[in-house]
Amino acid sequence: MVRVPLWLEMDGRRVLVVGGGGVGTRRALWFRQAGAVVRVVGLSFSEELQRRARGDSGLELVELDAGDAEALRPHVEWADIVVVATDNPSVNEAVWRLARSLRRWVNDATDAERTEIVVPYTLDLYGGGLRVAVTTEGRTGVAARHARDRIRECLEGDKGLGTLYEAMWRVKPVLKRLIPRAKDRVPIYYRIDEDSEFQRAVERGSVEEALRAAARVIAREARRLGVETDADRVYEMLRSVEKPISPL
Ligand SMILES: C[C@@]1(CC(=O)O)c2cc3[nH]c(cc4nc(cc5[nH]c(cc(n2)[C@H]1CCC(=O)O)[C@@](C)(CC(=O)O)[C@@H]5CCC(=O)O)C(CC(=O)O)=C4CCC(=O)O)c(CCC(=O)O)c3CC(=O)O
Ligand SMILES: NC(=O)C1=CN([C@@H]2O[C@H](COP(=O)(O)OP(=O)(O)OC[C@H]3O[C@@H](n4cnc5c(N)ncnc54)[C@H](O)[C@@H]3O)[C@@H](O)[C@H]2O)C=CC1
Repeated sequence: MVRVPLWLEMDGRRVLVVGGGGVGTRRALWFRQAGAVVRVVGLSFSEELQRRARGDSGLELVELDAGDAEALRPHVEWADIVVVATDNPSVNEAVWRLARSLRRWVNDATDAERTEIVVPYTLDLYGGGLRVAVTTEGRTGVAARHARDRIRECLEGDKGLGTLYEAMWRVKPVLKRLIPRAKDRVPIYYRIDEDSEFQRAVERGSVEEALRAAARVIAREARRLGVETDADRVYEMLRSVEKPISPL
């Protein structure tokens, strides 16, 4: 089996978490902080879940025996994603079967073989502007965690990458505004990336000079395509772009 890596927008989606212990709590909060509406069913709930649910209408706790398929069914039907996380293997298997039979996506935190959705080890750089996810798909989380930490050390010390990121997130909306056709636009990203003055500025860690160099390339390419502009104007456009994301 080969799983496809994806990033999902969870805003307004519904997640049912079956099991309110340590693992169920982690998953519930993970999906909730990404914007999903979360319902947890369990025989009991962690202190943390109870505390968080009190002040949050998007996090609901329902006391219920998940071994009772009839009682569980409407909750599974309500959900887009079902998380399996009780400490009872036969209940976990029954929930997995029910969710699959109703064609819900399943994140089975208790069985790496049968889970459809894998929750990876993650790290965020630049306030969440660049994100990394690492997984062994359950073969050994310990190695995945070490890999994540090594990647973090490597990327956090890379001043050039930070500069490249700072310059290039501004380039994209400006190019989209200036050059209407994607076919014309796309090669320009590579012209900038390959421009020797741009590269030198990135190596030096100077966002200012990287933007100046990018503006020169964009103005040249835009004029070639019949768009009237100059490097100073493009530079001002680059400077005035709003940050595209706010961190989770
Ligand atoms: C398939 C997957 C589930 C999925 O995708 O839903 C899965 C499966 C299983 N993990 C188990 C054990 C532990 N997992 C952790 C921790 C984390 N595990 C997470 C993800 C995943 N775990 C997915 C694959 C990830 C990958 O492989 O790359 C993280 C990232 C996210 C999260 O869980 O929130 C979180 C990191 C928190 C952080 O540090 O940031 C700890 C440590 C702890 O709890 O503190 C332990 C106990 C100690 C140990 O085993 O190391 C067992 C039982 C093993 C057994 O019975 O022996 C299974 C089931 C099985 O193996 O079948
Ligand atoms: N993916 C991961 O990262 C990890 C997965 N695990 C797996 O997750 C399982 C759960 O671990 P924890 O949360 O630490 O256990 P826990 O003991 O803290 O919580 C178990 C939860 O399941 C609920 N539950 C039990 N029987 C139920 C039933 N019939 N109906 C409804 N709810 C029921 C309990 O009420 C409790 O809320 C472990 O047994 C293990 O298989 C364990 C560690 C990490």
